[in-house]
Amino acid sequence: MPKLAIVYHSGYGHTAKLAEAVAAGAASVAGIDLELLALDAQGELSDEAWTQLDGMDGIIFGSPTYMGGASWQFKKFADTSSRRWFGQVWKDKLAAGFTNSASVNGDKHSTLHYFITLAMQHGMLWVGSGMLPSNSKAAQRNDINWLGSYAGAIAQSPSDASPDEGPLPGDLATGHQFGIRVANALLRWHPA
Ligand SMILES: Cc1cc2nc3c(=O)[nH]c(=O)nc-3n(C[C@H](O)[C@H](O)[C@H](O)COP(=O)(O)O)c2cc1C
Repeated sequence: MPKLAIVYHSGYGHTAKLAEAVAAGAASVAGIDLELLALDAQGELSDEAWTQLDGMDGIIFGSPTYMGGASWQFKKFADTSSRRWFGQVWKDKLAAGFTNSASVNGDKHSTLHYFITLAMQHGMLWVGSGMLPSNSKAAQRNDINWLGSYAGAIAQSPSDASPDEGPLPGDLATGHQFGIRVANALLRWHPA
């Protein structure tokens, strides 16, 4: 059964909600073995989790957008992954990513773009959202992909929202769809 991991950081619990939505979407696809791996407050993963990552067929990266990029904890994880880069241990795994921040824009794309660069350095294969944006006059804030991202899944948590209130429901639904998208891509890449 193809193995998919979501590895993410969340400082205050909002990005964790998005990670859970992506995980629920991926887990709803039959034939996927899914692991949800959270970086701790120091950007650390257990040795066991690192070994699990090495055995994955796909890895989805997730981080809040802080100051226009991934959190330092995620960057620490990425820098530590250089030990895998030397031997191209993650080569040909599928890769994808998501981020969440307070502003509608908030420079989230910079975070996704960093994930893409990280994946390319590892020789991974990037899967985008595969979703058209909801951007007509009739569009509603909680439509799927109202934020209009192709590079990955993005979400907005208003700055005064608790993790129970943000990310907004449509963005969580978008994350769920995104999980389905990546899981199906993995099944095509690794037919059962
Ligand atoms: C240090 C820091 C930097 C931030 N920078 C941005 C930013 O560049 N753009 C933005 O829209 N929101 C920014 N925010 C808001 C967070 O992205 C937002 O609160 C997010 O929901 C936090 O996710 P988390 O609870 O998973 O940590 C920043 C928050 C912090 C604490």
